This record gives sequence, C-alpha cells and structure tokens, in this order.
Amino acid sequence: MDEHKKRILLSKGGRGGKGNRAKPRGELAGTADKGADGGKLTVVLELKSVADLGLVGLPNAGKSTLLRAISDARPNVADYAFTTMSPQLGAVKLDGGLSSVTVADIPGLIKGAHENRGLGHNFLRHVERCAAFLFVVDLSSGMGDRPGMRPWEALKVLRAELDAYLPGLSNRPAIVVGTKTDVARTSKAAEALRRRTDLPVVCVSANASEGIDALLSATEDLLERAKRERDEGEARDVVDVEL
Ligand SMILES: Nc1nc2c(ncn2[C@@H]2O[C@H](COP(=O)(O)OP(=O)(O)OP(=O)(O)O)[C@@H](O)[C@H]2O)c(=O)[nH]1
Ligand SMILES: [Mg+2]
Repeated sequence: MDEHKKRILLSKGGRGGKGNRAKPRGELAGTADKGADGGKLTVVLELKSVADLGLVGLPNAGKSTLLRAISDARPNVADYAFTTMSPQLGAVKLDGGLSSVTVADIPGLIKGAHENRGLGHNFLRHVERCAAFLFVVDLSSGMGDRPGMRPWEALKVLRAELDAYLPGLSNRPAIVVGTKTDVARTSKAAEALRRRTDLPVVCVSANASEGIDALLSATEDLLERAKRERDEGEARDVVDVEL
C-alpha cells in the first residue's frame, strides 16, 4: 500500500445466501439457503516509513543531532549507542524555503545488522524506502588514540550492510557527511576520508553550526540526481515494456 486511500482486496467474502424472496412460490418460508464461508487470512502489516533522504550511520555518529540542526524534528540525543530506537522523520526546507523534503533519522547500524544484529532489520527496512542517503560518519572516531572505527572504515561497514540486506542498495545516490568538526584534529580525518571515497563529502559540526548551509546545498543536488535517476529508470522500464 503506497498511496493514500489505496484499496486492496486481501480476502474475498463468501457467496451470499438466498433468502425467502429468492425461493419459488409455494416453498416454505424460513428455508433460506446459507451463504458460503468467506476466505480467512491472517495478515501482518508492517509500516515502512517513506522518506526522501535517510541518515545512515553507526550508533553515536551524530545523526539525531544533525536532524535537529537541519529540521524542525526533535529526536533525542545522548552519548550512548542506540539512543534512537525507531525512525524519526523531520521536514527539511530547501531552495531557500521553497521546497521541503522528508529526512529519516534511522537507528544506528552496526556490523552484522543485515543478520539482525543490533536493531538490524528493524532499521534496514526503513532505509529501503529512501530515495537517497546521507552516510553519517564521526570524524572524531578512531583517530589517534580515540576509540571507535575510523570514518572511512565506518563508511565501508555501512555500505556493506546495506548491500548485504538488499544487493545494490548502497548504490543509491548518496553523500557522506563527516560530523563533529568542532572536535580537535578532525580536519586530518576529513582529508583522509575525501581521499578514500568517490562520493561527495561534506563536513559539518551540528554543535557549532558549521557547514550546515553547504550540506543543504549538496542535499539539493543529491535529490535532483536521485530524481533524474528515477525518471531515467522509469523511462527505461517503459522502453522495455514496449520492446
Ligand atoms: N562535539 C560534537 N559532538 C556531537 C556533534 N554532533 C553530535 N555530537 C555528540 O555525539 C553523541 C551522539 O549524538 P547523537 O545525535 O545522539 O548520535 P546518533 O547517531 O543519533 O546515535 P544513535 O541514535 O545512538 O544511533 C552525543 O553525545 C552528541 O552530543 C557535533 O557536531 N560536535
Ligand atoms: Mg540517534
């Protein structure tokens, strides 16, 4: 069900019975035919949020803080993994306020999420519905003697998990957002990250409000690219059908 007010028949009712009025004259009243039983079915409906953009990152990468900085949404932020337990949606204004897109803050993913580790499938099924991604990586993680995975290693894990869940999923239009540029020595990490990926990289500090405008403008380009790719895909489908 992907449209408002869409109706789908899941189980058919049984053939209707015949009442007195359908009986030939002379037959006794009260001998109505019973109808047939209707179909029986147990259905589990699962809601997948639909967003233009998904924030995909390891726990603690700064996704919720970023969503707070770019939208009116107020997801919780805390210094521990899995603060966000269910997807949060925010409306982000683009084009100087002329258009608005929906961004989903998705629970942090860890290695093995496709096998349902961490919050696993719980979050991956929401990712599936996003037209484009912001891969959110913590620039302060794993650098020098800091604990955690380095940003480009995190990016690799994120992409691998998406593809293990649904092959090709990580090839959707995306940009990488390096977070926490206010932390000391993150510019080195940003440089190294840029060298190690072909995706566009934008570095921000949600806390210090740095790089947010550049991120919004890169996001506009990203969504345009996603739309173009989708239109081209649809045009290709039509050609395939005509052939
Ligand atoms: N210094 C600094 N810290 C930040 C920044 N953005 C986020 N943080 C901190 O990083 C921690 C995690 O932030 P969250 O926004 O909750 O991270 P998340 O990716 O949503 O985490 P999960 O919901 O657990 O997946 C919090 O302690 C934030 O205050 C930033 O720009 N600069
Ligand atoms: Mg969060």
